[in-house]
Amino acid sequence: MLMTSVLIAGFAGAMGQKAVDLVNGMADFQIVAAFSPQADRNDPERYNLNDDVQIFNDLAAIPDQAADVWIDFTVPSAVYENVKFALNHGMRPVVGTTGLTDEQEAELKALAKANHLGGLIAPNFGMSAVLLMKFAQEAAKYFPDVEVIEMHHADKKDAPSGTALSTAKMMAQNRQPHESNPDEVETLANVRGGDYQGIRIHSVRLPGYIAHEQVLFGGTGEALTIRQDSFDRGSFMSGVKVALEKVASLNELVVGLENIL
Ligand SMILES: NC(=O)C1=CN([C@@H]2O[C@H](COP(=O)(O)OP(=O)(O)OC[C@H]3O[C@@H](n4cnc5c(N)ncnc54)[C@H](OP(=O)(O)O)[C@@H]3O)[C@@H](O)[C@H]2O)C=CC1
Ligand SMILES: O=C(O)C1=N[C@H](C(=O)O)C[C@H](O)C1
Repeated sequence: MLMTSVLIAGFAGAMGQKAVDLVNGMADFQIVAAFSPQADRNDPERYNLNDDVQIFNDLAAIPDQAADVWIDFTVPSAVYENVKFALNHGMRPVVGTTGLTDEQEAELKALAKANHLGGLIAPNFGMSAVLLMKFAQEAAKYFPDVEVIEMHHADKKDAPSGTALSTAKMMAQNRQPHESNPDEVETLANVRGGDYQGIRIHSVRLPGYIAHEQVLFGGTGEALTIRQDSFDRGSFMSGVKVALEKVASLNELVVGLENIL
């Protein structure tokens, strides 16, 4: 059986370390390279990496086709350049990092097409979140009054979460345009949250939390609440495993785990 080689960008981070453990446990996949700007290049053991894994601190130092697959769990400010680099250097991206704009996603899709490489960008690799997004998309057909509350650990760099934004985008596809209360006044700035096409998003950041989302629909005399909880980052790894197993057969850059399941 031919081994699929993997580079993990952001390997020293919380998700990167989970990805290292996952790939180390997959018989047909091998980590050959790893990238994190501040990681100690002389201490692979500290990061559960084998001695022969090449550790990089600079994007520009990574050679052409360093691996078959580029896993990315880095930071919103770096993900676009990382994925562009991967696609320009013959690597198929599997991206969990959030923060790509619609325009950046479109550019990366075009680049993947031009370079004949498939890949996946998934704002959430957890099954509960993928199902929540699908259920919410369906419910939005019948309940146009909806708000999203996402709750995350205090170290999260971006707000709203990629999952909340993706949930809102999916609901907006099915939701009738809907006017909110024109008389509403905020007496405390931003207290009604962010506004994605009329869908309010509220971001909570607290220690003790990992990743959680509630979608609240209201109707005449009734309400529907859909909630998902990731209590452990291990919850994202079944989705990453599916992506690794399928990425070689993808002939485009797909957005959303639900589109390859
Ligand atoms: N799709 C999904 O299912 C999930 C997505 N995420 C997303 O994954 C991303 C990472 O999350 P998490 O692991 O918690 O974050 P961490 O802060 O724990 O890790 C971030 C990693 O990125 C590295 N990094 C920092 N700056 C750069 C840069 N300029 N270029 C490349 N790498 C860089 C850091 O390296 P160093 O320490 O060396 O600076 C670190 O290894 C976030 O966007 C988060 O939202 C998180 C969970 C699930
Ligand atoms: O930063 C996190 O932790 C998470 N990020 C992703 C997001 O922004 O949606 C996925 C999950 O919510 C965990």
